[in-house]
Amino acid sequence: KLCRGAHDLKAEYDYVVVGGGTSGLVVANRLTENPHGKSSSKVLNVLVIELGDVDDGSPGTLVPGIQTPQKYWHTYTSVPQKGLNNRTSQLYTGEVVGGGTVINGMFFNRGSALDYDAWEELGNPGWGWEDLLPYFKKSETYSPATPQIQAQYPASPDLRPHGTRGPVGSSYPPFSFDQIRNWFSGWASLGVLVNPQPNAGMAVGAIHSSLSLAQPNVSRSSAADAYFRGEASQRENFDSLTAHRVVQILFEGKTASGVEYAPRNGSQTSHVKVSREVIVAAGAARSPQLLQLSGIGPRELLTGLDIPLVKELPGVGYNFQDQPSYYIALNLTKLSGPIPAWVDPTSDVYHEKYAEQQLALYYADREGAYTMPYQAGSDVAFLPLKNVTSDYAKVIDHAKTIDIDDISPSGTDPSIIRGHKAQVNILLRHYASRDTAVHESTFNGSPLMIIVALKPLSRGSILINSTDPKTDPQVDFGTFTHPTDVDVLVASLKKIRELLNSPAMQELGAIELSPGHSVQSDAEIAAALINSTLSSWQHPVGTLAMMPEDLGGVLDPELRVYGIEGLRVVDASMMPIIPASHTSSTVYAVAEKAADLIKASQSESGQYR
Ligand SMILES: Cc1cc2nc3c(=O)[nH]c(=O)nc-3n(C[C@H](O)[C@H](O)[C@H](O)COP(=O)(O)OP(=O)(O)OC[C@H]3O[C@@H](n4cnc5c(N)ncnc54)[C@H](O)[C@@H]3O)c2cc1C
Repeated sequence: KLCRGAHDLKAEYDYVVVGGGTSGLVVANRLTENPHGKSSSKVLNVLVIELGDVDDGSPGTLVPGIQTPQKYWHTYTSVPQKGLNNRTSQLYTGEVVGGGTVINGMFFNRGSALDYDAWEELGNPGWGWEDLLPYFKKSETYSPATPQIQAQYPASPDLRPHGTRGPVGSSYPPFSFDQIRNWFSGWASLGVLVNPQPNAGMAVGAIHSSLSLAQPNVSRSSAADAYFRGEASQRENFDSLTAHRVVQILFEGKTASGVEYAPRNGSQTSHVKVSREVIVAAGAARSPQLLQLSGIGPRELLTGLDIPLVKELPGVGYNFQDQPSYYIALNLTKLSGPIPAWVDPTSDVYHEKYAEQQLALYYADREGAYTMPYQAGSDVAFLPLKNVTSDYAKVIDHAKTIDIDDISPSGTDPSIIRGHKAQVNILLRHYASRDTAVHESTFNGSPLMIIVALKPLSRGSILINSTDPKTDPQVDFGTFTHPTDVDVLVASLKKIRELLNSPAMQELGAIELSPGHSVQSDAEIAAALINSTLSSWQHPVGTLAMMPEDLGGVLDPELRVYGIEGLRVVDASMMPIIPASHTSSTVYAVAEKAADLIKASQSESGQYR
């Protein structure tokens, strides 16, 4: 049931899930679907505590083309980024039941097989592509594109890599802006694969992607809709407390024994006990914050803040990864038809009549421009480095000359440096492969292209500098601390220039406005990138990495925190290396697998310990 406050809760639960976002709702749902778990008699009770509210079901939470309500967004501002001339950058997260999936861009894709095999290679048996594929399938109900869309765009009807009975809707909008076809033709003319099946382990090429879009309603499919609303939230053994923040995990010795929580804007705390496990799912920014506040983390950081050390784990908050992005402004001089901004009321070119007509079309027939996510789209190119530049060997050779010791902040724990080096070794093999991407670029029909470094070699951190749980942790993306990330984006920008010069893009009269043609040499392009790149593609991961402890890892392959009983982390923090993709479908797959791991650890008697 939906609880209103401390008075509504039981004194003790079998499991307490911290964060009712994407991963937290998956795990809570799966743990409550069979009330007894493996136990023959006792009902297993689960409590989810979520900082945000249940969304209000307003059009912005459902209609893809309407902006999601700002009240569900939280903005972190980073510390000045040395690699960006000391500019700061923003990180956005969803603070609402359903988390990021209530506000995200709805792009719903997976990385390449190699991306997940790298997790296994880093010391995590059971986490390769073949192991995760059943969980990607379990989480989704995939609907192939309509014959009309298949006739115009690459969208394979092959159901084999997909699930057809899972909670999250994955499907294609029935609408696309005509100019997207020029973009596909442009890539094809450059010899880039136009890939109709990017979800079977080879996520490379120009892609028309499915979205987290529920059919037949053609509405956003969030974790709240998929795993919470309806039957699940009514279960006798599933309690949820919203608008409350977990401020600390409580321990008896080295065993998690409960959590302390408070109203979102209040300071009056209460406790709830847990008999089996505390499951942390507060997202890649707040999960490390909570562990640090609770005494798990780097010794110096915690002792400096007078936080009693429960377990020294230097990697807590390190290994932070997101994908830096750069916006190339264009003019499409020969395009007179609609662009996404025509339905965007905040845009200078908002076209009221077109927008009204398209909205009416959406509500009447679930057709038209509002079936496309607000300011996003469903078309991207994922390119291996060999497709981006014939100079790929030079980029890799330069990367090999960079000593991770030299680019790590002074005082970085040696285990974290070892982990970073192990990752770079794997990633440079990926850079030389045609089977996984390093470059993403997007085109949604607007006079804009975004280039993204999908597999950055830089690493950042998320660390508290206050013991007040309401104070945001310090977000340091570490953007461009590894120079290879700049090299990759320089090559990416030059590749986009080739695309813009293709006959198909010239049919649209494509002209680059910024950085513009005065910016030509690699050094000039790098300077432009450093001046305007954003640190985030809103895919924060890695801050509580599943890796061996001597590589700076925090979680074992069962997602248990090293040295602590009864404490797991199941969200995007666990990813050791960011996959070359958007992250939500991977988060769902990880959480589905986590639920199975938790169930498997329940003893027949129902006792965890
Ligand atoms: C603006 C934006 C656009 C994106 N676009 C895409 C996209 O197009 N495609 C894609 O695949 N991915 C996208 N993503 C990323 C994707 O949505 C995330 O990777 C995913 O939702 C993360 O899931 P999570 O479970 O790790 O964290 P979240 O979903 O963020 O869940 C964490 C939850 O914990 C709650 N919480 C935090 N701290 C506490 C606490 N102390 N106590 C209680 N509750 C707490 C939060 O309120 C939140 O609900 C986007 C994300 C954003 C923000």
